[in-house]
Amino acid sequence: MTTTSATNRPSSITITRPDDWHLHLRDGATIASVLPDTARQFARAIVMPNLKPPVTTTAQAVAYRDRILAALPAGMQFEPLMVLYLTDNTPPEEIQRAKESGVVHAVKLYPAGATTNSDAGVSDLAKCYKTLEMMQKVGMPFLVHGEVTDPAIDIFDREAVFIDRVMKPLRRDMPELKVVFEHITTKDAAQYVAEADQYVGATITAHHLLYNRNELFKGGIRPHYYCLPVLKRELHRQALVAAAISGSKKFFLGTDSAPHAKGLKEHACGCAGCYTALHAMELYTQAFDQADALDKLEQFASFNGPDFYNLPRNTGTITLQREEWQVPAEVPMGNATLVPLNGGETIGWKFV
Ligand SMILES: NC(=O)N[C@@H](CC(=O)O)C(=O)O
Ligand SMILES: [Zn+2]
Ligand SMILES: [Zn+2]
Repeated sequence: MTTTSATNRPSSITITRPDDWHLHLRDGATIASVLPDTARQFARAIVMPNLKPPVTTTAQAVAYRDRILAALPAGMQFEPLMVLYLTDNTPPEEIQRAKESGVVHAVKLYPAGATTNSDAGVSDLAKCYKTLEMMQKVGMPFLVHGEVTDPAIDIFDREAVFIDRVMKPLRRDMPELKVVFEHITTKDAAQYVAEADQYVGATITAHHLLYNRNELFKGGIRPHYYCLPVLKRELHRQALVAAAISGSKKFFLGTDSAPHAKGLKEHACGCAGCYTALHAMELYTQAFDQADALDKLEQFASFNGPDFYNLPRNTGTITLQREEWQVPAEVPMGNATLVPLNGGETIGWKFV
């Protein structure tokens, strides 16, 4: 990492090219609208499989990867890392095929009903044990949307309860399965991951580092700040920042950039997900800068992820400058419009 500064507040930062370890690119015309935003900043991304219908087989993952690469503008370099969507019926042989393909890098748990396009997800992890054993055997990471779906559990407690009800039994039964606790949002999850062994890691989004749940209700209800797991109290945000800047190898960057058309966000029953691919590194840099920890950004954004996934670190670099600019209020998405997080607002770092 290099920084340039006139004072002790650096005016720019250069780090090894980062990767995004949790990304939604969707399908069809949307891919071409959102992919350049990610490919400009990141060398690779773990591409989430919650399409309609979901990406449940290696053959579907290979075809989806081809559609992504076909939408990549000429001259841009980007490698999509594919993920299978686990169902109650995913056979262990599918894991072997995925491993042999060389393009599938993980399998994702969506507890049925937990989030966007999770209806085909897992009803009970006990049904998947043969498949999980195969993943453990071949070294295929298991990415988890870590929230219980029990309607009796308060929405703000669903992640913490997931640790006791799902994570602990899973880790007890499958101790050498690599698990990534995706988009953690609580002090409880940060602490659980920090204290776990080397088989457990976690992604953290920029918006969960920057905002607490007050943001959802500032001056009125603000649907563009609604995502799952939902933003939590300030004490949780502070715990996530502490984890990200701690120097621990277990925490890495995953934007969870999740595009939904404007009309479906600004709606009586609005979709969950924040679009941050447009200005992802700017937001992370802002979060680390606010914590006076710019020197920890490169490890979090560019080293910990590839190390966990046993992939090489990237070789190029990117630079961000301390400079104010206005995030566009809207951008096109296929035939629809997309409102980025912070749309119309001024932010203090700019990708060069
Ligand atoms: N994070 C979200 O709020 N939404 C994601 C799904 C997910 O990652 O849970 C989406 O696909 O829209
Ligand atoms: Zn999720
Ligand atoms: Zn996601």
